[in-house]
Formats: sequence, structure tokens, C-alpha cells
Amino acid sequence: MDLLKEGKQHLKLPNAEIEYYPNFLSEVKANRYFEIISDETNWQQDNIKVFGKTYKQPRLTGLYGETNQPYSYSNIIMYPRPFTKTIMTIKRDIEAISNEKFNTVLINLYRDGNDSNGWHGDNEKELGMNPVIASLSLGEVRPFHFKHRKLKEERYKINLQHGSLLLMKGEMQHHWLHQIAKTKKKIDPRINLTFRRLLN
Ligand SMILES: O=C(O)CCC(=O)C(=O)O
Ligand SMILES: [Fe+2]
Repeated sequence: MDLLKEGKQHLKLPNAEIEYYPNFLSEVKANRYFEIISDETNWQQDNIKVFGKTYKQPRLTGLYGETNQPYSYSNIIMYPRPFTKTIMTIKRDIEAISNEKFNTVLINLYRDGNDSNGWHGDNEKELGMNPVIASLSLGEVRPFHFKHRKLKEERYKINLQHGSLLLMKGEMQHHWLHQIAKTKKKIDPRINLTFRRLLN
């Protein structure tokens, strides 16, 4: 029985396509990857500027890539480290299921409910037109909110499960915004890996 296929959910929305695999990784594999990625990632906390004021980004991040091409977003420039063995293995499995190729991964660590990722689209120039972004979630379940920039009734939420894979496709990054909101609840850490393909 093909559990991955069985668990696949496909959402066709105006200007976006989403595929969600709630059980992409087994519980055992997801637990193991959570531990390895927590330990091996060279976590950094950058400063971000919001309306001229400087703040610490409300989460820790790490960037890994095939090339040494930097990635910049929200006035931050990140320089990649080479892929680790674990990241290569995860990347291979995500490429197999998605039929896409990725050369960069941005890793986020949300230490608790105070950590977040504000409304944004991953629409940086170096990702090109209609990028496919593959997002793997490990650890605490957090709601992923997304809303259309213009069609106000188009707002949704997916609770991203431990070991799940979310593929964002089509025009989504140009027409929609997404976020991981803060919460007052006492929650455990969550790690998210977003695989991307940077054009050179
Ligand atoms: O943590 C997530 O699920 C989303 C991360 C994200 O949107 C990003 O890194 O661009
Ligand atoms: Fe994003």
C-alpha cells in the first residue's frame, strides 16, 4: 500500500496550487531528523528592519546550498553552508516525490510560541517565476496561514504536522501571502525546512 499517495491532498486555488503530504515521514524518521537538524544546524539570528527600527528576527535560521550563492530577503543576506548528509537525504526524497530539483534550503527554528514568521510571499527575484517551494515540518504542530493578496475571502489554514511535506506551486508566491503566527500557548520547538531553487 502506498501510504504517501493515500495521504496526499491536492488543493487547487485561484492563482495557487498546494500539495500536502501529512505523513511524508514516518514518526521515527521525523523524530530522528528533528534531533539531527537541531544539533547540526549552524543557527543564526539576524536583525531585521521594520519601518526603520531594528529587531532581532523572531526565530533562528540556517542556510544550506549546493552553490555559495547568497540568498537575500527582508534586508537580510544569508550565505549558505554546504549540504550535510542528512539534508542531502531529505532533499533526495523530496525531489523524488515532487519531481522538482532544489539547490538551497532555508531552515527555521521556532523555539516557542513567541517565535514566528510574518506575512510574506517567497517572491525574491532569484527564485524566478512561479517557484515551487517544498516545506518540511518537524516538531510542534503550528498553523500555516495563507491568504490571497487581493481576493479577501480566500484565506486558509493548514496545521502542519510533524513529518509533513507541503508543496507550494503555481503562482502562489506572487498572489498569496503566508505566515506562522505567534501564540500564547506553551508549545514545543518546531523546525521547518523550505527547499528552494535559486537561479543564478
Ligand atoms: O515555517 C514555515 O512553515 C514557513 C517558513 C517560511 O514561510 C519561509 O521560510 O519562507
Ligand atoms: Fe515563506
